Amino acid sequence: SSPCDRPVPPTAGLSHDKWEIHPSELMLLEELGSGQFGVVRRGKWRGSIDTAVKMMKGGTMSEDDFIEEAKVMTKLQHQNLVQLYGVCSKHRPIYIVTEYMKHGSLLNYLRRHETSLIGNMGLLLDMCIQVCKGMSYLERHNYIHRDLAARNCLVGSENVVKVADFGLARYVLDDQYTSSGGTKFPIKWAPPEVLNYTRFSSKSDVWAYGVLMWEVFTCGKMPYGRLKNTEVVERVQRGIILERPKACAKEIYDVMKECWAHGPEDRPGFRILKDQLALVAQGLT
Ligand SMILES: CN1CCN(C(=O)c2ccc(Nc3nc(-c4cccc(NC(=O)c5ccc(C(C)(C)C)cc5)c4)cn4ccnc34)cc2)CC1
Repeated sequence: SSPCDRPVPPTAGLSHDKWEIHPSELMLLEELGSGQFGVVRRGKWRGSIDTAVKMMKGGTMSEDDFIEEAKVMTKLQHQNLVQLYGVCSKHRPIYIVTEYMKHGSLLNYLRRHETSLIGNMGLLLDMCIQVCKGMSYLERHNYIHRDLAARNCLVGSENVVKVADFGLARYVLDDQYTSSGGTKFPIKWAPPEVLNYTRFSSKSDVWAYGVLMWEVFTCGKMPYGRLKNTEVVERVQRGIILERPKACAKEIYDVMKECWAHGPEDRPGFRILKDQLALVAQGLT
């Protein structure tokens, strides 16, 4: 029978997966970086949209689970979250396509601009507040990051800072990265309940956020210096916390210390943190 006399199914047109990006719509440009997970390149989507394209090396992630989750992630939209545009999942390696952030990771940005940043407490605090806003949005949507750190935030034009790779840690297959005993586990950003029971929550993200604030106010120093992971675990479990950075006012350090309360229930949520930091920022002007 000719198509015109076949009834049109009500789902016609809805079946195309809008989170699926066709590779023909992508023009791959220079490499931005690489790691054991694969390569990241800048790209142009539909001719004009600047993107970052993660080409995930096989065996890095549980891809089918991630592709399922991508449908949820594309719905998370906030000016301080790196927007997931979609995935190319019909070929291998899969591509993860996000908005492009032209100044790269916050960690490298802090290290590269230390001299101009170190005296500018207002700008450093503003960077922390932007990350807090992105995290407050995730908290409101009951979305846990699991690997919040300055290396996983990105800087765009006009000192915009956005949180990236939220939730991605759940799909990494390398158990050196996923288990708290592994060599690649982010021990220095983990609270006691994660070190002891891998109990992740928005309150474990708050602990990591306190460490990210410390990274910002030290312009990208490594937390706990050259201490081995085992020594950091021992200190954190005994309640020893990071010292106040020289460039950090006491009232800002007071907020960091709240993020490092031993019990997750004693830590403030990101909504509270946002209000507290806004008050501190007012006090600075
Ligand atoms: C003047 N400077 C010159 C040098 N410079 C750059 O080269 C530069 C410029 C822009 C960059 N932007 C981005 N860079 C990246 C990027 C670059 C290198 C590596 C990565 N790494 C990843 O995405 C990544 C890392 C780990 C993982 C696991 C699986 C372990 C959880 C997953 C993914 C991301 C992602 N982006 C997403 C949006 N924008 C960017 C990155 C670098 C910065 C500006």
